[in-house]
Amino acid sequence: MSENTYVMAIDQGTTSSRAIIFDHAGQIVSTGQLEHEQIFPRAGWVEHDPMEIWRNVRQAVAQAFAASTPDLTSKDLAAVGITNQRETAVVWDKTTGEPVYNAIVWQDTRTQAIVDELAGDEGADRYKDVCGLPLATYFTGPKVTWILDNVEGAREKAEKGDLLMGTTDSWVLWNMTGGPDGGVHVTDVTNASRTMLMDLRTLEWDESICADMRIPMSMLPRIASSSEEYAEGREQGLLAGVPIAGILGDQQAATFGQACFEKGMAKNTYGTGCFVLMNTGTEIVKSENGLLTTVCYKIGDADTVYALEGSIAVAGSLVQWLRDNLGLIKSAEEVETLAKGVDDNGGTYFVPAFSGLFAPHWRSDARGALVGMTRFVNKGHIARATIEATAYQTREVIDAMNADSGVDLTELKVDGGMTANELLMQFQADQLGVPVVRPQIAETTALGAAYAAGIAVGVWSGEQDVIDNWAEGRRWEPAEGDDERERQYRNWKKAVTKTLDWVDDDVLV
Ligand SMILES: Nc1ncnc2c1ncn2[C@@H]1O[C@H](COP(=O)(O)OP(=O)(O)O)[C@@H](O)[C@H]1O
Ligand SMILES: O=P(O)(O)OC[C@H](O)CO
Repeated sequence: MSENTYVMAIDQGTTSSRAIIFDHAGQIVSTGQLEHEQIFPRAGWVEHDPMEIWRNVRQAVAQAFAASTPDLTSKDLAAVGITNQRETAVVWDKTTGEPVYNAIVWQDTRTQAIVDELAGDEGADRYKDVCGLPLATYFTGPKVTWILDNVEGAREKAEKGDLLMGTTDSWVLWNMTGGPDGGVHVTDVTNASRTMLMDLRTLEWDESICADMRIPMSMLPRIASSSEEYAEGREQGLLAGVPIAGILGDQQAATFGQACFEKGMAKNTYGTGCFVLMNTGTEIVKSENGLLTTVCYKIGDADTVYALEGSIAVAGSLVQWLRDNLGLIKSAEEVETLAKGVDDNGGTYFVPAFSGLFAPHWRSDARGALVGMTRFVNKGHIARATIEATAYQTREVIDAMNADSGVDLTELKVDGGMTANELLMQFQADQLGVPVVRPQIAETTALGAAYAAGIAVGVWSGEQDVIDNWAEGRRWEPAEGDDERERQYRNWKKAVTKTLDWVDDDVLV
């Protein structure tokens, strides 16, 4: 057991990288944060520069130490945990430490042709029994195939054993532990479960899927649990000698930080997208309703806990779109003020299928639609339809979860930037017919990773400490009558049907 009780979490997210130091009570001591560039080389392509990410992580760690009171250094940390945007693929040369291409981000749709070819006559669910996921552009494996097929010389180097691949947890860990100079190449079970390459039962890479995707096994990291000492920070770094002892994909980390430890407990994180995860215990529940089966967490040698997941690609990013592309609002918060200027949605429904629809539809041929328009409709109604879209999409995946698990949700724990929107939170409770509950510490993603690391080194004794530290901040009770919410939801479902089948040979993107 470490004498220190401070734990740092590094949260390598889609828009920024952060470092947060937590104390023993799970309270934030200090934070460092840097955004990185979103690179859009073509319609549908989204990339990040892995070197920028690594620079930003180091800078964020320095900022967190500099901002801490008392003045903390690596000597005061018991452990570091890593949490990360999931699925995003990095391929790098282990001899030089240089990425061979930019990171291909989870939202990127360039692998559609690879995915279609893999699906062939067997269909998109070809690997679902093994890895829990349908073939879709969202996941890591085909992104690596694309890099090996399209970057000159990459396949030869990979076959020679010079290239490594990983999600951003592995990229950050490898660099934190020395890079070309002895870097440790590891990922955890939750991140591995998003690649399409891992067998959910054995928690090992599946050789035949790797062969189908033409990914040499020598590129893959070792799969470890979510909470154990993987390595120590490299000698010359700011975290020299500190045990790196927790890794969880960001949505799983939020589930852990929200103390969803019992079967049937669920959380929804409202950020760029929305991700609902329901703990299904040690059972692997196969979805019949368009959800993903994924690893929720594995603490050391304890049994693996699984989850059902409903991934929604566009939520807060629709608010950003109103701000940046339409100029309807100046800040994300303004969407609420605008929406509160009208009584209801005026009959409009906005289905933000900007990159197709993720769960529970998995329709890459869908595109966005704003339906029900009349001359009565004004900006307020569009703002309202924007906010409501997130609540309806969440209801769709929660309905699917109830059907798959047989568990009726009794409340939904929430976190993420969009939970600042009171109108959305109230409307969500109304639509679900159950209370929506936000914790006092909204940084549940980073907190979950800190807990995983701290548990491995004995700062916290286990799940009970996480439960004890969790405190309710705000609760929204469902108010609306059943008839109204059902009528709205029926209209939403009708609106969804209008977006399907849009992309065909005539409409290319
Ligand atoms: N008051 C608000 N109302 C609606 N959306 C909001 C509000 N505040 C932030 N957002 C949205 O939340 C997202 C940011 O949340 P965050 O949890 O930081 O996301 P991520 O971790 O995905 O980067 C942005 O897409 C933003 O548009
Ligand atoms: O980095 P975030 O918070 O946008 O989360 C991204 C998810 O992990 C994608 O699956």
